[in-house]
Amino acid sequence: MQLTELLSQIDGRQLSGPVDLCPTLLCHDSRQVCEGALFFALPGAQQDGHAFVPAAIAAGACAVVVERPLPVPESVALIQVADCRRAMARMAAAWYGFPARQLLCIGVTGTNGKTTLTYLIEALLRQAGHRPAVIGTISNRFDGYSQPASHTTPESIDLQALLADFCQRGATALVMEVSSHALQQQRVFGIDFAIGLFTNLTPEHLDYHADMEQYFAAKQRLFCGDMPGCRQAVIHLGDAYGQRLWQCRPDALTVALEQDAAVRPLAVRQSLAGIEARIATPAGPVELRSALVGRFNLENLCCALGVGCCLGLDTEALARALGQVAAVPGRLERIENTLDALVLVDYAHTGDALEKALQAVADLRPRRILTVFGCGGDRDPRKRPVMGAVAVAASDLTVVTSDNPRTEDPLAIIDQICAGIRDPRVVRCAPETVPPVGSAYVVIPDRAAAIAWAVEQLRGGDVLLVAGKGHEDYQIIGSRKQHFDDREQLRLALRQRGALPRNGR
Ligand SMILES: CC(=O)N[C@H]1[C@@H](OP(=O)(O)OP(=O)(O)OC[C@H]2O[C@@H](n3ccc(=O)[nH]c3=O)[C@H](O)[C@@H]2O)O[C@H](CO)[C@@H](O)[C@@H]1O[C@H](C)C(=O)N[C@@H](C)C(=O)N[C@H](CCC(=O)O)C(=O)O
Ligand SMILES: Nc1ncnc2c1ncn2[C@@H]1O[C@H](COP(=O)(O)OP(=O)(O)OP(=O)(O)O)[C@@H](O)[C@H]1O
Ligand SMILES: N[C@H](CCC[C@H](N)C(=O)O)C(=O)O
Repeated sequence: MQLTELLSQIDGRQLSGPVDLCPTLLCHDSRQVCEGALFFALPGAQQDGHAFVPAAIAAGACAVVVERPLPVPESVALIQVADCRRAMARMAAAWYGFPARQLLCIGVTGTNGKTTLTYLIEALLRQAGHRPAVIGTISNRFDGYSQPASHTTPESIDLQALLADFCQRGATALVMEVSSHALQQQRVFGIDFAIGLFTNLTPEHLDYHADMEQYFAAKQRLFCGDMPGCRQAVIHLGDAYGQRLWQCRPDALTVALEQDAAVRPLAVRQSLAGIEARIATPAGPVELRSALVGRFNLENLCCALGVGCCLGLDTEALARALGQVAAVPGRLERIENTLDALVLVDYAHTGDALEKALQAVADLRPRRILTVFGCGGDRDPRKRPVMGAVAVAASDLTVVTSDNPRTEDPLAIIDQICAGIRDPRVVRCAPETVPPVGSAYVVIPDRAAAIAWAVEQLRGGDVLLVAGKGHEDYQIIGSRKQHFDDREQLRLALRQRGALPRNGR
């Protein structure tokens, strides 16, 4: 594609260099530049891409897009734009032939529930006769083809490449998780979302966003921004930010569990077997049976119904599609055992998610609740004490361990978690001296050892919740990423206890 054609997509100006160029690649990382690449100098959080322009040129870049002019050789095209990330998103879309225009695009945003909702909406899109592709935290996939995701929402160049690939394979629709980082960094700029869904907003990523207002402002861009935003909005009114969002999108289809809304439950029965509910929708009341458990999943199902109504599905089709989603990997995923205990792996890694997951567990009225969890390093430290307090408030026995410590000291993260445990009725114990009754917590920094120890404590009627890593099949310690899977560790520990069923892997 000609450089001039790419430039016609953006409000920028070429300051110097040749115009009759055909770049070979779009790229924002000097380490990936090859001969003839067009390099975007992104002002990052850690580093400034402008500093890598000389390296990009040395590696063969034929053109550079910058926010601030800088000296480059005459043979290199120098393009100045107001916002490099936005220009990159526009040019990437053009480069790949605007693949999003061939797809019915649905974007899901909010702190929790996005992944679960992409699974539910995928089923709805199928029911509506589409061939849906999915982009999100667990994987990017279409029609049996799947690749593990490195981001919840890919960087714009990767995103557009992925969409072009999906289109080529025959996708007709897309449901994608849209993270606040993506909205802030313009990764989805230019994508015309037919439907945008807002689930909820609770404290998270405050290492990246200055405060909750900034976090909300990023999320809001999907609904009332200049991106161009979504045509139809579905908003969960059950939290204060949903209410605020509704003010800027009064045309939205509303969802709520406990207040008046277009989608709301009329009657609900919850058990270990799942959720049975009669739910009011604009299409009429839906009789829903889902194997998903927990009140937060009732919320997710209602949000999905809102999207299904926007797709024009009738009540039977809505119930049939949502009833097909029996599980989402790493979200309250059950690990079979012969102890008559419920063993669950869950991706709760925020205070709100952990509280909701533990509430779902408590609603099952178990004998005791045992919780194993830690917090990720190089991520919002403010959630650590909150998760500590939430875990012990709802558990009989809590094991504080490591998540992905990344470059932080695992013991320092654990100390910050424990600082939140202030309830004098909750005692800290050594693993060998846990009292038989009352609420207690122990610290076992090694996650495999923590899981094994918790499995040792399990008795019939207990629930064990291993939270924080869900579907993840790795642990990042320092800068090393090694294989680690909570589900495998649980099965290993259960086998060692002789409590893995015969067909258990
Ligand atoms: C916090 C965050 O979102 N960081 C993203 C951001 O990095 P940054 O602004 O820090 O970039 P930087 O390191 O300062 O570098 C600036 C520029 O210099 C370039 N560079 C850098 C070094 C070099 O030698 N040469 C070079 O050209 C970089 O490629 C970049 O373009 O821009 C980079 C390029 O687009 C992203 O890869 C990077 O994602 C990092 C890896 C990340 O971990 N992001 C996570 C937190 C994230 O995005 N999470 C969200 C939300 C998940 C959720 O909802 O739970 C997600 O969507 O995944
Ligand atoms: N609607 C909800 N409200 C609160 N918590 C939820 C909700 N749905 C799921 N959760 C909890 O949050 C965890 C993550 O859920 P899910 O992966 O669906 O959300 P997500 O928004 O994709 O998260 P992430 O941004 O980290 O990928 C679940 O394991 C569950 O504990
Ligand atoms: N997308 C989230 C996932 C966190 C999961 C948790 N296991 C951790 O590593 O902190 C993040 O990158 O902040």
